[in-house]
Amino acid sequence: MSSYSSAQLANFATRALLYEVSVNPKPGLVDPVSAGPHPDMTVFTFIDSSLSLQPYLQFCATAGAGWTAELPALFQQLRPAGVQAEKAMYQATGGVNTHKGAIFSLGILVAATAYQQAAPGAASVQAVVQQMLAGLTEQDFAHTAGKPAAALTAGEKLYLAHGLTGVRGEAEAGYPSVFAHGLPTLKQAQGSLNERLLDSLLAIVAHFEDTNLIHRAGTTAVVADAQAQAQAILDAGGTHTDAGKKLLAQMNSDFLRRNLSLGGSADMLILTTFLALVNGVI
Ligand SMILES: CC(C)(COP(=O)(O)OP(=O)(O)OC[C@H]1O[C@@H](n2cnc3c(N)ncnc32)[C@H](O[C@H]2O[C@H](COP(=O)(O)OP(=O)(O)OP(=O)(O)O)[C@@H](O)[C@H]2O)[C@@H]1O)[C@@H](O)C(=O)NCCC(=O)NCCS
Ligand SMILES: Nc1ncnc2[nH]cnc12
Repeated sequence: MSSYSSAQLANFATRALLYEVSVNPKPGLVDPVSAGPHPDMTVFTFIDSSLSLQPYLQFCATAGAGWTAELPALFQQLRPAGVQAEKAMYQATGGVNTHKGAIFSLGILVAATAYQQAAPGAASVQAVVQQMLAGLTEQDFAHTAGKPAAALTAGEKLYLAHGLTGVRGEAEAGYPSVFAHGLPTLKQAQGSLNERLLDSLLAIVAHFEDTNLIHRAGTTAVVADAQAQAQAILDAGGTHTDAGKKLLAQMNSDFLRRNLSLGGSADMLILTTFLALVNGVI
């Protein structure tokens, strides 16, 4: 991997946010052609949101590049910056949650990449993420049971009801959906860049427990259904084939009719795209 400046890493991260929203047609998500099941957002909301995050992404890259202490303490530096970034996002979007999950996950990955580049002999980026986040899930959920119901987030409710660890569990495990599925699929996918990124998204969906999806559906059974639909498109040859395109159109209609969102999976495509840009895969 080439070594990049903090400004270049922040630039890759912003491009990853903009590439993700541009990919179409995405089931359950906003793209330039359709808002899907998100009537409060358009592609322009995402452009505004993405640009509002530039100072935060630059902060994450700079913090990671200059870090010399224990890795969990790096994550503690990112968190308050993430809270500020959420405020900037809501200001840019008029109060709409476009990138809450991405602020968390992309910030972590940008900082880990910057750290890994700057530290000679450091472990892989995935291992750096795992070291940064060791114990996150247990610590974050430790006080959840004592919180008033009205103050619980969607992720906290799903943890209490079903033991699902959602974005925190995925992060602490070092984003396996990205490293084991999104990125390998992007590397070998065929067709245009748009089709390769679509296949990468579907590979993520096919192996992922998107708690955003479960929250919208109100049942964990929706995960197996989404996974099967995504896998069927890949098995048909991917989105560059006529058969794949036909199945993708059906999945889009189905998700729109059932008001299902794949917001967490979109975030994993953003992470995949960032790594692909850094590593010259796209
Ligand atoms: C740790 C934080 C992420 C806080 O988590 P929190 O408990 O507040 O929220 P969660 O519900 O757990 O998830 C937050 C977002 O993460 C994305 N996501 C969901 N599942 C996964 C998953 N399995 N893996 C990875 N990422 C996941 C998802 O974000 C995306 O979806 C949003 C758009 O969807 P949409 O349905 O339109 O939006 P909703 O707002 O849900 O509204 P409805 O319309 O359905 O009513 C979009 O944001 C995407 O990015 C989840 O939304 C982190 O925020 C954090 O630590 N923040 C710092 C502040 C802090 O420390 N807070 C204290 C928390 S410990
Ligand atoms: N394109 C998209 N549509 C809806 N939620 C998202 N979260 C991240 N990207 C998204």
